[in-house]
Amino acid sequence: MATFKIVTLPGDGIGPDIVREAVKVMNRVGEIYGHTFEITEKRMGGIAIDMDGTSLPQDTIDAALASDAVLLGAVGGPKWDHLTNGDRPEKGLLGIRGALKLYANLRPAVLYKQLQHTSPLKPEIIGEGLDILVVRELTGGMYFGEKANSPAFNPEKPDCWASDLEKYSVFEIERILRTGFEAARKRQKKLCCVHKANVLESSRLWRAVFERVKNEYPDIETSEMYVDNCAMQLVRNPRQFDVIVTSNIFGDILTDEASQVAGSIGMLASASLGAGKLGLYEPIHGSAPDIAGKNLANPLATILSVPMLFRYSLGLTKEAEAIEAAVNAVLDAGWRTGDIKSKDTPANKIVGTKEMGDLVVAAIK
Ligand SMILES: NC(=O)C1=CN([C@@H]2O[C@H](COP(=O)(O)OP(=O)(O)OC[C@H]3O[C@@H](n4cnc5c(N)ncnc54)[C@H](O)[C@@H]3O)[C@@H](O)[C@H]2O)C=CC1
Ligand SMILES: CC(C)CC(=O)C(=O)O
Ligand SMILES: [Mg+2]
Repeated sequence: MATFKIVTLPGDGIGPDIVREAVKVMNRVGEIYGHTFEITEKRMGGIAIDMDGTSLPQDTIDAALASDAVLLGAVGGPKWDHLTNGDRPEKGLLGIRGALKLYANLRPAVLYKQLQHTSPLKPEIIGEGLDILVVRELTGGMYFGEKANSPAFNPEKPDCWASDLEKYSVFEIERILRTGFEAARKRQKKLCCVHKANVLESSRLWRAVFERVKNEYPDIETSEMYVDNCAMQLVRNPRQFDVIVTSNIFGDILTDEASQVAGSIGMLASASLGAGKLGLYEPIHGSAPDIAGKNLANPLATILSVPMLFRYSLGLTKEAEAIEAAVNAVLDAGWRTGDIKSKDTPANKIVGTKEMGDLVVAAIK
């Protein structure tokens, strides 16, 4: 029995709807297992631009730093897309990752056995299922590198230019590689380092550090791959991968691809971790403006981020397992949101965001 301080950042688009369902799940676990989750909601992203004049209010950073863990929905949307060069909802997200020093983004891409039909891949490629962990570096590379524009930003002019610097230090690379190796040790002991060392200086540094660090992990079977080949291999033979470790931008792109291979982007949770226990937990998807406010979003990626939060930040293993078992039970019973339905799903088994959350809450033991 314990009390934990959780900060939620619902954000924009479907964010508030999916976070609401995850909070319901968390509170139900609290009731059953006797924990108190003191939940404080804060603003970040587009809503914070509108209400506070900045995508990341100091108050939000302070609350997150004082918490045990942060649960995020998603940020961004067409309303703020015209903003260039200044603040944007996504800047708030990058800002909180940086402010909390969360350098390691763990993104498991798991194809649930109940959802094999939702993968666009043939059954013979999927085999017994998929379970890949992408370890993405989160606070370096071009998302954080120096940005520059020609003095007059004018897309009509051919000599107008813009740049984002892809810069990595040995320290940053080594740190995330070690996270990848340690994760592989707890899994199938296979690690693939993904880069673009045939073209990029920064990737050549990644490869050189990888060549050195891998000698310290003789128990891990290692490989390396160019990112373009990896994108192809993920659909050709995804079962070859156990842990993929890669840079910020490559990991961002490859995990959206992996999510579809694993059925739906609405199923993939993630944990963003730093040196301590404080972490930020979020679905890998965005704010899905096309389905926002329609009760259509799949809340399971956010709900499945809660077991990661329980394990990594709170040390609540059996409570994490209880949520995962509840999600499995709901899927076993045939309940589906629109993104994970198949042609055989009966109409009365297709549910909305809220109903899916209620079903998981009811299945927690
Ligand atoms: N972590 C974050 O807050 C992220 C924010 N974004 C932002 O989100 C906004 C929309 O970006 P998009 O590129 O459209 O990516 P997105 O991930 O929001 O949506 C891509 C597609 O997946 C679907 N989708 C996403 N989540 C779903 C869910 N839970 N259930 C069912 N379907 C789901 C959407 O309906 C859409 O068709 C942009 O402003 C973008 O910058 C994008 C990625 C991550
Ligand atoms: C800053 C975010 C919008 C980047 C992203 O797409 C992600 O972290 O998945
Ligand atoms: Mg992304």
